[in-house]
This record gives sequence, C-alpha cells and structure tokens, in this order.
Amino acid sequence: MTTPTPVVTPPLGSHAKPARLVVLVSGGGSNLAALMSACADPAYGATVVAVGADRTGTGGVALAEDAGIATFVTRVGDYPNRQAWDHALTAAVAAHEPDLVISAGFLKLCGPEFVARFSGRYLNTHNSLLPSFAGIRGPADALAYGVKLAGATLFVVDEGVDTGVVLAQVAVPVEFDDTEDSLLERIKTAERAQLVDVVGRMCREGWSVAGRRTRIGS
Ligand SMILES: Nc1nc2c(c(=O)[nH]1)N[C@@H](CN(C=O)c1ccc(C(=O)N[C@@H](CCC(=O)O)C(=O)O)cc1)CN2
Ligand SMILES: NCC(=O)N[C@@H]1O[C@H](COP(=O)([O-])[O-])[C@@H](O)[C@H]1O
Repeated sequence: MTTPTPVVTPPLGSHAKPARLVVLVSGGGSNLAALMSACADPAYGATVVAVGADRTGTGGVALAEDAGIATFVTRVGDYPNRQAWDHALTAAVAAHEPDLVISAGFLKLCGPEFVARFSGRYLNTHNSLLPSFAGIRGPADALAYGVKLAGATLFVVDEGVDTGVVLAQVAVPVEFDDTEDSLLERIKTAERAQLVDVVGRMCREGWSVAGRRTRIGS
C-alpha cells in the first residue's frame, strides 16, 4: 500500500501572535473553560476570540461574556432550512477570522458549507473512543455495551458524523459500579486535559495529515 503524501500545517501561533480560536458550545462549557484558562498564559500560543452556540442560555456563552470574549448564537429554528443555518453559522464564525474552530460539546451537525470553509481547521472533541459510540450518547452507550475502557477523541471534522481523522485519544477505565454521571465525569476530566494539550501543541508546532494518519508537530 502506498503512503499518502502528508499535508503539513505549520504552526499557527506564537507568544507574539497567538492563534485565533473560535469555540462552539451547546452546554456548560467546561472544555471551553479549560481552553480559556490555558490561553491566559501567553506561552500557550492561542487565544479564544469568540464563542458561538446553537441555543440561548448556555453556560459556555455566559463564561465567555463574563471574560469579555465576543459571543454569537445561531439557532437552527431562526432559519428557513438547515442549509440557511449552515450558511449563517459559517458567516458568524468566519467574521472572527479563526485559525482553528473547535466544537466543544456543540450538539449540531455542521453542513457542507461550514465543513468546506474551515476544512482541516475544524476540530471536535467527542466523549468516546471513536469509531465506537459516535453521536450524542457516547458515555451512556459505552456503559450499556459493557466496555472496560471509555475515553475521548479529538478529531478533524468532516461531513460525516464523528468520522474525521483522529488527532488524539485518551482512555479511562470503566468501573463495575459506574453510573452515567460518574463515567461522564471521569471522561470529561481526561478530555479537557487532552484538548488543552493537543490544541496548544497544534498551534505552537503545527501538524501533519497523511490519509487517516496524523501527527502533531514535525
Ligand atoms: N459535520 C459534522 N458536524 C459536527 C460533528 C461531526 O462529526 N461532523 N461533530 C459534532 C458533535 N457531535 C458529536 O461529537 C454530534 C453533534 C450532533 C449530533 C446530532 O445528531 N445532532 C442533531 C441534534 C441533536 C440535538 O440538538 O440535541 C442535529 O444536528 O440535528 C451528532 C453528533 C459537531 N458537529
Ligand atoms: N457528540 C457531542 C458530545 O457529546 N460532546 C460532548 O459534550 C461534552 C461537553 O461538555 P462541556 O460543555 O462541559 O464542555 C463533552 O464531553 C463533549 O465530548
């Protein structure tokens, strides 16, 4: 089998010129909070320039507002169809000229226009070890199946559902007496650390993609 030629993305940011992150949320925003906290250190190499949501009243948008970060809400129901919503979301994100777009608990599938506009620069953190347990019930599905390892996956979003190339994965044990909540919390703790670590390294060191294989740094 021939090895595909790597597509190399150079570092996006530095201490002097941090990479611009736009973060999309639908909920409490603990992943966003972890990123915001990391970005407070100039050596991290990135800054959150805007936070967007698909619904009103999210904790994530409240966190951003409290920190003086720009926010926007783009609701599917405010548009005549999904394509028009996708177009509006693309424009809302593009207005902030992001180097990276990060879905952190964003519970909407983005359409072809969005995925094409931010191709290769749109990441999602998902709370399962993909390709197992895609969708919006990852931890519950993992618990129901009885797997011994659960975890989180950071990947580059494509037009499929949780099918993009994998950038990083972290595993946590599933205990015999876990509930959905206890497992979710264990996953989220590991997921946040992974997100902060890998996004920072991508911004400072760049990354390569060869077919489905990826490498952070050179
Ligand atoms: N084109 C893509 N967009 C997004 C992806 C992706 O892989 N491809 N990942 C997500 C997040 N995600 C899981 O990680 C995910 C989000 C939403 C859904 C879904 O079925 N959503 C329904 C609505 C559900 C609701 O509002 O409660 C929908 O979009 O209509 C599945 C997986 C980020 N976007
Ligand atoms: N498939 C989408 C999905 O389930 N995403 C999950 O939502 C949580 C958001 O938490 P947060 O709002 O505290 O960052 C995260 O665990 C993320 O993996």
